[in-house]
Amino acid sequence: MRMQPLLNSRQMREADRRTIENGTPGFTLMLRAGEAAADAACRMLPQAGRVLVLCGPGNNGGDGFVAARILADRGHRVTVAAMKPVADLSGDAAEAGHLWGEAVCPLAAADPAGADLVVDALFGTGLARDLQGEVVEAIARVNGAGRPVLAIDVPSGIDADTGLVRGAAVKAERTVTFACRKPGHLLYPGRAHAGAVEVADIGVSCMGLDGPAVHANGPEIWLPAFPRIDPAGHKYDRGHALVLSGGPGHTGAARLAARGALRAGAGLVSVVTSARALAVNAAHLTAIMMRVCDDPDEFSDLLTDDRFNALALGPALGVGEATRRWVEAALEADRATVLDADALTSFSGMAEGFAALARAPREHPVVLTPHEGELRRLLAGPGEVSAEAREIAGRPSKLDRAVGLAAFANAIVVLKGADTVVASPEGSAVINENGSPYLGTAGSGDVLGGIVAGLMAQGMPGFEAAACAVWMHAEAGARFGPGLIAEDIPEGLPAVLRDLLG
Ligand SMILES: NC(=O)C1=CN([C@@H]2O[C@H](COP(=O)(O)OP(=O)(O)OC[C@H]3O[C@@H](n4cnc5c(N)ncnc54)[C@H](O)[C@@H]3O)[C@@H](O)[C@H]2O)[C@@H](O)CC1
Ligand SMILES: Nc1ncnc2c1ncn2[C@@H]1O[C@H](COP(=O)(O)OP(=O)(O)O)[C@@H](O)[C@H]1O
Ligand SMILES: [K+]
Repeated sequence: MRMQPLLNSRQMREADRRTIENGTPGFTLMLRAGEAAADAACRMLPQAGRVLVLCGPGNNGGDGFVAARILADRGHRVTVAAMKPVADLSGDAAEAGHLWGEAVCPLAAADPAGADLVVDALFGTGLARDLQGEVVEAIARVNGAGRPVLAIDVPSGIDADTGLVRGAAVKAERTVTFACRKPGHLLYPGRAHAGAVEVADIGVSCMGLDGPAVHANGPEIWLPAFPRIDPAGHKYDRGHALVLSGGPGHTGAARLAARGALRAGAGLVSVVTSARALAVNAAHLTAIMMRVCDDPDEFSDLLTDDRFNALALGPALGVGEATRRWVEAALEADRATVLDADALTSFSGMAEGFAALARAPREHPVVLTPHEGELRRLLAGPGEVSAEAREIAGRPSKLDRAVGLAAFANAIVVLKGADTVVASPEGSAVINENGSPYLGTAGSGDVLGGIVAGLMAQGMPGFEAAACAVWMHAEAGARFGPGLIAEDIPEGLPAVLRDLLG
């Protein structure tokens, strides 16, 4: 298993530049890229057919001209429509245009409906602003034609760094990209526009580049840090996680999280409940134990016992002053701590105060697991919030929001969704991709928080625990598929763990 770096467009340019400096001409790279694209096109269209290649004004267009030449040489009937005449191109793209050597029609004359395959080589990593005018119209015709589309490098109009649509974007069935994938292939809506993404090796290395370290989430990131079971060990070696329960009528979320923690391998898990909610919790718990705490002071007293080494709080706790006090007690106790849901929303409009609590010097990690709404409420109010917090909430890129909150609160952030981002305060991040929309079900996030706590209870470092929990949670959900409810996710973990641990 190899790490899968996701390079942004600046890093990709740097990688290209280094390769060229080391002696491989840019045009050679373009020939390899165009050939990889032609190979991918032939797999989509195994018989000779009508191919429309749309070429933009830069090197992405250059790749398109090369692919067009190879496809024509292999017997396809190729039409090239370009934004600029070949005479107006420069550099490697001009050379590629000359290599094509046949007629080029203006983009406005392109007829995607008459093609068996459309190859999209309008824009790649050089997209610098929103698309306008005739390109937008051409993209609308491509998307409306319903023909299979192969995108070269990035579906045109998708920002390779953010996955956002810049004005309009091609919807591709497949994308062939070079050297490694880009964040925009994994972040929505880019992921949906890219379709199946294949990576072609064109001799450019993705390693050793400056800037943010962003990877696709997978076992290679965190399996080496996964807690190994000691044959001579006992349950206390695997930690004791505490999950806070809401009051009577709001207890299910904590039990879901507790079950996640226990299935993730924590040696012991207890639900911390008020006396009033004890009976209902007791009626539903067996392997999971209970501790009664009626207020945050009692919780602080409980936490003088250092065997309780991981905490999860937030789901169904209620929004307001009382929950803020529980959070303060938890953070003061300096345990590996997961803050989710109401533990975050209770600080709505108090981002600075929250960050001050989380940033206080501590030994053990804090993991925040907001969805987008919780992040926005925490950082952008309602209420008085600093310009810094508001700026983070307003960042267009999900990756940048997650990294921003992580740095702001000095915490690990799991920004949930179909493209969950896990970010560290130091700026590294992973983007998850093995989930399923069936995971969007009541209580699913509660289970996730519990899994994170259960892994940290076993001593797994915060970032690895968060990334591992996100992946295992997604994997359990995706394997179950239709009909998934939150209760199924912890029960799916043993099979996932067996496959991971052998
Ligand atoms: N040597 C290299 O750098 C290699 C690059 N390759 C290809 O080159 C691509 C990157 O090439 P470029 O950096 O030339 O970038 P692109 O070809 O993605 O686009 C850049 C061109 O589009 C213009 N442009 C940007 N945004 C626009 C907008 N909204 N509306 C109209 N015009 C706009 C720019 O002014 C520039 O002329 C990659 O995606 C990849 O396909 C490959 O050939 C492999 C090697
Ligand atoms: N379309 C999707 N694809 C993959 N995972 C998803 C999707 N929608 C939601 N999820 C996952 O489901 C979980 C939902 O958590 P959350 O929003 O907190 O819901 P709840 O509060 O109901 O538990 C998160 O882990 C999220 O990443
Ligand atoms: K493209």
